[in-house]
Amino acid sequence: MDQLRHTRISYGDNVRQRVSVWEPSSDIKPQSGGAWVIFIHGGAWGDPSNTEEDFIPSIKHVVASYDSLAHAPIRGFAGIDYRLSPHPKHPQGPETPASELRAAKHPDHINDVWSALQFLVQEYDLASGEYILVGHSAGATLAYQLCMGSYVLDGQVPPQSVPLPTTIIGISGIYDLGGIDQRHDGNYAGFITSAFSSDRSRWKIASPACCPDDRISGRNLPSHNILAWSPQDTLVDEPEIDSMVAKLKANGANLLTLKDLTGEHDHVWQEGSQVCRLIKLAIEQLQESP
Ligand SMILES: N[C@@H](CC(=O)c1ccccc1NC=O)C(=O)O
Repeated sequence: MDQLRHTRISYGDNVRQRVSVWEPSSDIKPQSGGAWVIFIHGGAWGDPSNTEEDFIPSIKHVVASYDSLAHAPIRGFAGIDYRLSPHPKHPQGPETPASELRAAKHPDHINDVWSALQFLVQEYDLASGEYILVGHSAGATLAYQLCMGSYVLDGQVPPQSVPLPTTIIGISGIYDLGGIDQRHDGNYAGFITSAFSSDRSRWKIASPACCPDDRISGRNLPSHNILAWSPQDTLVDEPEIDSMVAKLKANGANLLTLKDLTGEHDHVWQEGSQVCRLIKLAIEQLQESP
């Protein structure tokens, strides 16, 4: 990490409305035209122990895979944090200042992701080049919700200055809220309700795999999509990735599906080497066909 300079910046009043940016330090002259690599963490929209720093183990592996960042087609890394919904195991008392409240309800989370990207466009020139968006679990849901535009923002229009990513890497993602809850005997309804209300028609609208085809058609999708999942994941099951594969295929997306990750749900980002492999794959794809 000594080749990187870390800056943490707020894009809103809540403590969770922040992004971390890791840029090559000033003595490194990165190649021009490199991509930003941006991460959205998971945690079921409410686990306060997940933050944008969940990206750090993966960043370390990516940096270590190059002799020097000067030779890497990477402009920098960023991690997006966003307002969280209430979590039963982490109650907050009435004395909690508004800036620390975890009281977000959909579409607050996805609105925050748009705001964070807008901030990166303004301050880091994100729109001038390519960017790879990596989402883990609920972070993968959020990544694909970007492709759904106003449909998933209760009709609000997303900021037009923000381009969609060139590549989305969805890791162990949740793509069909009703489906995953049903297959887990209703045990996921607690966190889904906390984030999306008890109105199941809102769950469906928020689910990328259930998105009407005219909302997620080819032109609203990234040029490259990589969906990955580990058969040892005990929290997110195989039908989840299958539902998104089907949705993307039906809409003519350029898609690579990898079901060969290993280890538990959170092991994948905690350890980082597999996320690194996916990022390097995405970079290779961009070099072959931007
Ligand atoms: N760590 C979370 C659980 C969690 O993150 C999760 C649980 C089931 C399925 C997906 C999950 N995370 C997705 O972002 C918690 O303790 O509430």
